[in-house]
Amino acid sequence: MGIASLPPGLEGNFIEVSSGGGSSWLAFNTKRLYTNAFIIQDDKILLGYKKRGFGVHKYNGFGGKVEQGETAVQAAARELQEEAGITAPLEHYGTFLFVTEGGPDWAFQIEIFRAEEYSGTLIETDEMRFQWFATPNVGVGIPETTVVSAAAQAVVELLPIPFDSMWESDRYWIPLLLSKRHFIGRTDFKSVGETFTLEKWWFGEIGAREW
Ligand SMILES: CNc1ncnc2c1ncn2[C@@H]1O[C@H](COP(=O)(O)OP(=O)(O)OP(=O)(O)O)[C@@H](O)[C@H]1O
Repeated sequence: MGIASLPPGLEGNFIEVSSGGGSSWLAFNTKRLYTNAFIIQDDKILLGYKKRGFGVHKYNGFGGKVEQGETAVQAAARELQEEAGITAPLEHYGTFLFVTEGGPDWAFQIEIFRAEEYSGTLIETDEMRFQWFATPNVGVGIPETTVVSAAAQAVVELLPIPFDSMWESDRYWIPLLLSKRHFIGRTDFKSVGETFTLEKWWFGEIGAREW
């Protein structure tokens, strides 16, 4: 797989990680910028359950539209503060395009950020209810009889990332984000009413030469 296989709208030198679905990509006119931010610590990831608006009832990172005069990282920081009450040293890890058949004629361009630390106290907001989930390596090799600290015990009891209650394409790029691999991608959905179904996707990571 080379550069020639990149979906329309993506540019650069990337190595394919995952792809699938139908044979043709949807057309779109323009792109609108959105952000999505995750706090990822040793063995856990912070998600929010969306209580209203676009993506309602799904778990996701914290984010929203990039407003006029804002950079993506500024918007990501503002949305994290508005939706979860915290600040964090966000680092950019990925970008993907999201196009919907039966939806808008523009593509969402979603800029993905992560941080390991945060400041402030997490709050539930009108838009998001925060919840920590265990990243896949958590709990492995801890026998039931082992005595662990209260903090470690709390981690062991976290639920795994709820991919079945997230955007269907999250399962292809969240692992890249967890392992700190810089990525791009594209994900085309079909929407019927409120229901979105994944039709075609492509995700790739930045080759070692570009680091
Ligand atoms: C496959 N598709 C997708 N996969 C993963 N995440 C997706 C997504 N499509 C949208 N998202 C995120 O969903 C939020 C919507 O934001 P949204 O609430 O509409 O924005 P914002 O808070 O500015 O709006 P309002 O002020 O409420 O109008 C925002 O984080 C955006 O990145």
